[in-house]
Amino acid sequence: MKRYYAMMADIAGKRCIVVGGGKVAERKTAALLDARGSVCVISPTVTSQLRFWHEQGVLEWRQRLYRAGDASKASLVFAASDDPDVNRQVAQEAEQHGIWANVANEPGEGSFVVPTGFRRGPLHIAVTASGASPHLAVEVRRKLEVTISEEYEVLALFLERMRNMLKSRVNDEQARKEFMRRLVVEQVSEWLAEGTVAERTEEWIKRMEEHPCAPLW
Ligand SMILES: C[C@@]1(CC(=O)O)C2=NC(=C\c3[nH]c(c(CCC(=O)O)c3CC(=O)O)Cc3[nH]c(c(CC(=O)O)c3CCC(=O)O)/C=C3\N/C(=C\2)[C@@H](CCC(=O)O)[C@]3(C)CC(=O)O)/[C@H]1CCC(=O)O
Ligand SMILES: NC(=O)c1ccc[n+]([C@@H]2O[C@H](COP(=O)([O-])OP(=O)(O)OC[C@H]3O[C@@H](n4cnc5c(N)ncnc54)[C@H](O)[C@@H]3O)[C@@H](O)[C@H]2O)c1
Repeated sequence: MKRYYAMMADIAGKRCIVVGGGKVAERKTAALLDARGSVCVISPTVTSQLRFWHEQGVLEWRQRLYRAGDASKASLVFAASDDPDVNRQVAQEAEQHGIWANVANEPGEGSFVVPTGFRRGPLHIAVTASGASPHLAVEVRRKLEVTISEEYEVLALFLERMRNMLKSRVNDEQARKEFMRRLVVEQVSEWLAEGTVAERTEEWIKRMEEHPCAPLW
């Protein structure tokens, strides 16, 4: 079993090659487009959704089989055809050019796997079972989706605002850290338990805006 390193990559505007045009290629493409990647699909056939995106000018589609050289210039490569030999060739070419490659049918042949996940605003939860069981990863994600409710988006945005306000108001870094820690550990968990996140966050922001010099706690 590989021991993967987790990270969140900014792929906006980066060239992403997807070889294959089936449902797996479509799912990978959807996530890439969501993160503003620049997608090129290489496949003789594509799903109706991929075709639609192509017609809308959202992605590039090369309607043909993979050819050597296709996986030599990109930031990320996805081998998602239903031909294991082709997928292996794609991954090997990417590897030779120092490009990150994902292999849909045989994860060990690629250099990264794609986690399942969901967003609550800036809070982005990603889950992987490192290829051991995609079903388990999805099951854990489903459980977390229930626990990490929609309110977390409001909270994440609120905490970001508070952090920025504090930065411009409080020079003492230690005091800022302690304030944010208490806010998250003491207040926020109470609001979540009470189901009062929307009201309380609004109150706090209002108080900070109206009384910038008032004691913080
Ligand atoms: C999370 C998600 C992200 C995404 O792909 O976007 C993802 N698979 C998802 C869906 C899904 N996967 C499969 C089915 C059909 C199920 C069925 O038919 O019952 C479905 C559902 C469907 O296709 O509808 C089966 C499957 N998956 C892999 C193989 C090949 C193999 O393992 O040998 C096989 C065939 C063998 C088998 O059936 O086991 C391989 C991989 N799949 C991974 C990710 C990577 C590591 C995940 C991890 O361990 O963390 C890894 C290793 C490589 C990679 O692709 O990066 C996405 C969930 C989206 C969501 O709902 O949130
Ligand atoms: N990683 C995952 O999450 C996951 C999930 C399910 C299945 N799989 C595996 O992923 C692969 C793809 O699954 P799918 O359901 O999307 O398959 P699919 O049969 O729906 O699509 C395969 C696509 O590959 C294209 N293709 C075939 N040969 C090609 C070539 N030489 N060059 C370019 N494109 C080519 C076909 O035209 C088609 O568009 C399968 O091997 C499957 O076992 C992976």
